[in-house]
Amino acid sequence: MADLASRITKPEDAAPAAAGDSSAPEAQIEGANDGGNGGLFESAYDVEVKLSDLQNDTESPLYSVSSFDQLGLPKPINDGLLAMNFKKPSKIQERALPLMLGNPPRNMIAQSQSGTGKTAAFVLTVLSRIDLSKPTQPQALLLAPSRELARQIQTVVQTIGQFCENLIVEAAIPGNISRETGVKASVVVGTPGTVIDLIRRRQFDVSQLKVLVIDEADNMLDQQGLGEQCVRVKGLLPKDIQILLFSATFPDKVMTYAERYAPKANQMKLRQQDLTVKGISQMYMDCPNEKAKYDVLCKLYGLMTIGSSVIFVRTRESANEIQRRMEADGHKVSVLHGAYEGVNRDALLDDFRSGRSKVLITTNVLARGIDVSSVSMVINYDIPMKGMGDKEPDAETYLHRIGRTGRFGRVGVSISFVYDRKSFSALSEIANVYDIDLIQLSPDDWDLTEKKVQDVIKSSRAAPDYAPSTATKA
Ligand SMILES: Nc1ncnc2c1ncn2[C@@H]1O[C@H](COP(=O)(O)OP(=O)(O)OP(=O)(O)O)[C@@H](O)[C@H]1O
Repeated sequence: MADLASRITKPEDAAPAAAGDSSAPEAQIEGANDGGNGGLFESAYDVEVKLSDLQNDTESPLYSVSSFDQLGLPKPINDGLLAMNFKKPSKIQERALPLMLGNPPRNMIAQSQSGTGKTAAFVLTVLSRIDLSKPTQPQALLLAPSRELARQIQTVVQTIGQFCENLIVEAAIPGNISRETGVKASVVVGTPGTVIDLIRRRQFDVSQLKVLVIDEADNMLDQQGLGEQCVRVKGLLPKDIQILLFSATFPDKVMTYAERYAPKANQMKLRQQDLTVKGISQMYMDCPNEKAKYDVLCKLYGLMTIGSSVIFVRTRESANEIQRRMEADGHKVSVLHGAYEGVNRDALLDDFRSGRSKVLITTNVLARGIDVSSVSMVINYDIPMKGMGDKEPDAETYLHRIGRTGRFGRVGVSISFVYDRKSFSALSEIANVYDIDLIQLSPDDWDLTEKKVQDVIKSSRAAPDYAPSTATKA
């Protein structure tokens, strides 16, 4: 393992850690303030990728030996995959599906890198297990940590299931299920708080549920966060339900808990050094001080032609502030965080997916799961830290944040801003966790910085031989 100090250069003379922003860091999980459920739109200007090479490379997480036909899925489901232009399964799809589809059903704990098709893996299982002759009887429940991710998963179920006659998929997110009718769908995708409310109010009949999927399971089961709600949900469901837990990260302490939540589960786990996605070039920007971070950000956007990008910050206040300043400087940007009402959040994300807005400033609320294939750059304006005290670097959130680019074989860049000892050592620790070398960028040499970043971004559009088509309208 390489020495940490050799991975990133220490800014010896940097000022000590600035007195932290008085405002609280934005929580990873957001379910409140929501309402409405507009349609999702996938970007019209997808970047392209040489996928066939990756799917033949035994080292790639996209590698597989079989085709979807060989997995024995029902015809309407296979037709849905064809319509989405999914030619071959990825590793997680190929290996996890036979285990999840077996009878009697067995629980599953499955880990695979960001952007490798975990959603389709569990969606295919759900679609294979439901009885379409009972279209309004809930049979599968899928839980996600944010309304955005729940809506996205809903779209994937609808898109893969577009030839499954009578398929009804509803989103159990705040404001979406009518009090009069309650849940009237065979597949329900929701956030845990809303799901509990619906069950308690007897608006959601869970008696016939066969499958429970928990996406981003390490985050969802973490006792500091949504863990308690997920335990409550499970307590209300049939005892013999098949439980499928998915994530790109499963820290040891959550793993023990996950094994209790999904007893006797088949498991697919990754080694720590295999967690990072090779297509993402991980860089860091050595800023002279905290104030300079903003100028560096503007310079980056002024200099480079970047497709879509996401800027992650620690608090809602700093997201608003950066938006205000960037707009005053003539950049067109959007901001999305938990203070926005649900319907506004939906519209903001739809704008970003469609490419109407190309820069998204957000907090950890969108760190996980969100799939917008045109994102070619992720900026960690603030290094992710754990908990309120900001004492420990949050290596899992780092991995999920940078995973918003480099989706399914695409390439992308992540740039993490450091400016003092604290941010530097936090990033060093993260680099050590994943055994990665980060590429240094300097605000003193913009020609070189531009070249390093643009080389990656340009190659994301080079020599395509295959462009996966993704979900269109829900
Ligand atoms: N077999 C396939 N062939 C082509 N494209 C695929 C295939 N499976 C999934 N994809 C596409 O890959 C992208 C990433 O998939 P998905 O969002 O499921 O990743 P994930 O593993 O859940 O990532 P994360 O950990 O970030 O949640 C999506 O746009 C999806 O449509």
